[in-house]
Amino acid sequence: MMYYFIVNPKARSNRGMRIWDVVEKELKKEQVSYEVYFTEYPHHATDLARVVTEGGDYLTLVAIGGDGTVNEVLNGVVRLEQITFGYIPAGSSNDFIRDLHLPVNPVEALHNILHPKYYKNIHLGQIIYADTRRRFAVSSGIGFDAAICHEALKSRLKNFLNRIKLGKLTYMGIAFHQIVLCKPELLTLHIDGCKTFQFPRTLFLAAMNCSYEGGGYRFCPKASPEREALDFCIVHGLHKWEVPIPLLAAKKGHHTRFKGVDTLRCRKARIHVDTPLAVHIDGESCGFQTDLDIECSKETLRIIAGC
Ligand SMILES: Nc1ncnc2c1ncn2[C@@H]1O[C@H](COP(=O)(O)OP(=O)(O)OP(=O)(O)O)[C@@H](O)[C@H]1O
Repeated sequence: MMYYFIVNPKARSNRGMRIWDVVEKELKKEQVSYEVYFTEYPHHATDLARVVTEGGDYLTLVAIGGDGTVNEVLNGVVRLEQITFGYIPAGSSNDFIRDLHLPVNPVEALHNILHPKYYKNIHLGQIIYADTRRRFAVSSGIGFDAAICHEALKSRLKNFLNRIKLGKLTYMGIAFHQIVLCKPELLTLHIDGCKTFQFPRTLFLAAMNCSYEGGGYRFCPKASPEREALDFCIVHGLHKWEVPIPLLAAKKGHHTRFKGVDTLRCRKARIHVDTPLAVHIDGESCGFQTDLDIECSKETLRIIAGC
């Protein structure tokens, strides 16, 4: 059996390549047939996944990188049903692995792929904005959480914290900076074509396929990628000084008890804000938008899960 690997050598401030070296040694030891492709620039993983899958053959495709690499690979896959997806985490936050119980250790993660015991069929999210349609595996968001992702993508703090093995603190550090900068907006949410809600002074809306984002913040504790629905968390109407309290509580998923935090579940949603706000999918930037459609895909992805 042939395995196809797409590796982001730059993930977690260049640790991706070191993780590949470890993985490659094991592949050789186990005499596995494989092809490997390395990303050379942002979004290259999407082009590589398209090239690997455009023949239409059924194959096992493995991503090595962070949540952003998972996102870029899945956006290049021509038909989701033609692949079995394996993932070896090499990012700074790795939120995708949490609900799927995947090993963090690269050798264990590889053995889990080569000798799979459990598979899951998961749904992906989709976002549509300005004539662009993109899949997401973990979450999408508009407002404050997306502004944090935008800043993290160019952050020197992230590189520094990754070097001293404290990369998970990146998002927390940047969050405090973004609380100062953020400008809450009235957000209109229309769900499943039937209900409309208005949230004054919205800090952010997160649309979650998995329960964690931002390096372990459990914004939608009941979200599951196996369900054909997305969970939403909307934080609104708070003074800036009140914001850190529910944010810190979100580490354990306890923030939903606080005033100004609403959650709901739906299959599709239309979102509008008057002023363009930062948007992200799986931590990758989708620029600044006023109108978004977000939905849960009907198609499923077969993924090699952990136990
Ligand atoms: N060769 C490359 N050079 C520069 N950037 C790259 C390259 N390959 C991929 N990228 C970019 O690296 C970024 C980060 O990748 P990824 O999300 O996988 O790792 P991470 O940020 O360390 O992890 P996490 O998302 O879990 O915090 C993505 O925006 C991707 O487009």
